[in-house]
Amino acid sequence: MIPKVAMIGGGSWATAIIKMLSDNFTAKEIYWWMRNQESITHLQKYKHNPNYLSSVEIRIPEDNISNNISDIIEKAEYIILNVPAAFLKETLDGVSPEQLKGKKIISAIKGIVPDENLIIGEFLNQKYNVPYEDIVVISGPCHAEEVALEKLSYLTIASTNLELAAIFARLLATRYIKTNISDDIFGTEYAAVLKNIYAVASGICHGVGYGDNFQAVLISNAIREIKRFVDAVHPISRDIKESAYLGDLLVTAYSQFSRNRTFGNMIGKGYTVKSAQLEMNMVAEGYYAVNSMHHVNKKYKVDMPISRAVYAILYEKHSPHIEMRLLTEQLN
Ligand SMILES: NC(=O)C1=CN([C@@H]2O[C@H](COP(=O)(O)OP(=O)(O)OC[C@H]3O[C@@H](n4cnc5c(N)ncnc54)[C@H](OP(=O)(O)O)[C@@H]3O)[C@@H](O)[C@H]2O)C=CC1
Ligand SMILES: O=C(CO)COP(=O)(O)O
Repeated sequence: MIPKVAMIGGGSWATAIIKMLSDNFTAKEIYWWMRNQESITHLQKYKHNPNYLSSVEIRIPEDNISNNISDIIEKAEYIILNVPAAFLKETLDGVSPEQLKGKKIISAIKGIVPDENLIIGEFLNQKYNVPYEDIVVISGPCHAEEVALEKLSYLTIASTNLELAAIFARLLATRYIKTNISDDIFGTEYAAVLKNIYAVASGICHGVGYGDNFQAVLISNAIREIKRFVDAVHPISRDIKESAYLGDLLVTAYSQFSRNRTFGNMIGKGYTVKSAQLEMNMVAEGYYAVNSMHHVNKKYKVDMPISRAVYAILYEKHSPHIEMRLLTEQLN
């Protein structure tokens, strides 16, 4: 039977994954939900997403693109969630647990649901009764912009159900996308949430004037923070130097394409949160994640000085200059 895959979300990463699915040789039907009718009309007419990765040619039938989420979900067995975590609840507002029953749900989101303070797997399990064996997470160091350019990239597909992870990994692999699988769904998700916070920190440091030398120290400390946290939340044997953890942190902290680093850089240069957000057409997950992690970590009490500094700057309006100077005393 031909697999039927639905994409929920219309941003850069959704567009990049649509391209991967289309370039992958396995025959499949692809459906696409996005909220904006103007974008849909443009896509149907011109075969390009007008606002994100607009160079990518979209080769799916126009009738398969819609802003009716229930229709799109009904048509597919694999549902990829790909809106920023902050908007997941409102995106799924009209969708009932019944509608997701029996479907395989794939999260391409690297974020945590605000207010609930749940990573996506937990959110789907607790609020939509999706069993963990039907949940998959897409992670790994990969920017949508480089997918558009067909630059070689590696993805990690994580699930407690390794058979399902392998099936989905095969649907995404292309000439320029290599996939591997992992059963560390919790560690993979939390590491992806945290790396966004450290990318914001990296941008702030750059914005206030620190150089590459200090950034290297910052990121060395950041990976230790990630390890301390994921080991506390889900203590299994894992190598934090694998691409899904360290690789993802490095690409987001150093790349010109990083949304979170760009956002942090503006904060370091003195922009307010609002003005930095308005300046960007894209969403920096780290802004929301640091608030949620501040609450989640009240339970685990892991020592996380970098995350604490970013929280103080973004949510307690502390000066980036002073907060970063204080942080320099705590790193090694
Ligand atoms: N970009 C990348 O390279 C990667 C991204 N990811 C993850 O993918 C997820 C999606 O991010 P990405 O594709 O980059 O997003 P983008 O920053 O490219 O686009 C923003 C998306 O958010 C939507 N959006 C903005 N405001 C709202 C709102 N108020 N309500 C509902 N939707 C809104 C936009 O919809 P609209 O256009 O209609 O405004 C658009 O689809 C994130 O979790 C991100 O961490 C993971 C790996 C790589
Ligand atoms: O997760 C990503 C790359 O792996 C995208 O996030 P950034 O754009 O902030 O780097």
